[in-house]
Amino acid sequence: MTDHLTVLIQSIQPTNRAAMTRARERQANLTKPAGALGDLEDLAARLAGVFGSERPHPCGVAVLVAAGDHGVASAGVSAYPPEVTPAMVANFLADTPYGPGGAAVNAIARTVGARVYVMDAGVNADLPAHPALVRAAVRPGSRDLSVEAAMTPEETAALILAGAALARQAIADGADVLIPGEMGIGNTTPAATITARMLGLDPAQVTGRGTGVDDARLAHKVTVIRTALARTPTTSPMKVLAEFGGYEIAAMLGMMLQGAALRRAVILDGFVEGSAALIGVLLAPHLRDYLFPAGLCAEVGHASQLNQLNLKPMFTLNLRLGEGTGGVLAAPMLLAAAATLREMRTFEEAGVPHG
Ligand SMILES: Cc1cc2ncn([C@H]3O[C@H](COP(=O)(O)O)[C@@H](O)[C@H]3O)c2cc1C
Ligand SMILES: O=C(O)c1cccnc1
Repeated sequence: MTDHLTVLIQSIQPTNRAAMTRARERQANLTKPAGALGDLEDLAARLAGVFGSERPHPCGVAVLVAAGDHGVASAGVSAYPPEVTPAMVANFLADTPYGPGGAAVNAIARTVGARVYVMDAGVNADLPAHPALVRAAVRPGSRDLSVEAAMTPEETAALILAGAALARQAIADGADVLIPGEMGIGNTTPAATITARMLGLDPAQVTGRGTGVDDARLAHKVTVIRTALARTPTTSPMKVLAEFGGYEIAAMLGMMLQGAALRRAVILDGFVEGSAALIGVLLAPHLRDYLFPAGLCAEVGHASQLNQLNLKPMFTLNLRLGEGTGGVLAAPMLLAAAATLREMRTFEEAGVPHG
């Protein structure tokens, strides 16, 4: 591992337990029946720990979409062709009558005032110059993970650090809530491969339909993943990421690590983000306490990831898109959880009688 990466990992501190305890005490005195805000109360207490205050005030929301291509996409594991990846990057950046970007993540981000950052983490195309495109590619797409390691250790570290750098940029621009997002045709295959290896599960248990592959393609996808896993028995998190991952997955890991290191909340979108998080918590166990899963997504295997992370999703909308879309939808819920803890009056302040 590079020195920079080691320093980043080591800089992730536990969340503030004393602030969480104060948050719980405060919650008990707020003008509502005990526990009536349900899961929002747990979210609020966790945010108190992240931001080190029983009245947390997270403000800016940023979604950081990393795009990368995958050698394995040519093995027929997706319902869509790899050319979609660069075309979608152009879509994320396009001028539209509503503002920048014509993808789902752009439309949803506009409704919640989230800023969208777009990174070329390794797309197989000459992307046209655009002032809002962050260029971090070291190779135009990963190698086919069923044949050889998807990335070299050096490439993996470079992309983790590039993701970390973009997270620092977003935080410098005012973001307190970071949402790693991804675009990369074929990337539910590396995500399922990582998940199978990290959880010790059979690929059939964690391999979903991604963009919507049919039964025959799903069976083929599982076979491709089995072939990949049979190449090496490694369970070392950095090796698993390099062998079976992809450039945008490494970049999202870097965003998560940097967000946690700078004590920001990180919303976990879907299955591909979940695979990066599984690697992350092994590198830095405290990372887990900075992660907030959005919805339980439709991709089979997502529930197993969240189980392993011991984290509860905020909703179930059966999303199976990626791009950070579910994460952006979850952001107002997280901000609302913090607002209740911060802005509600106590029974005493409000003069409301309580039992
Ligand atoms: C038009 C389009 C937009 C997308 N936005 C996200 N994805 C999602 O689908 C891909 C993963 O599924 P698979 O592993 O089956 O290829 C990723 O690009 C993911 O971000 C998209 C896919 C398509 C086709
Ligand atoms: O959950 C995800 O991240 C996901 C699911 C399907 C397609 N792309 C991404």
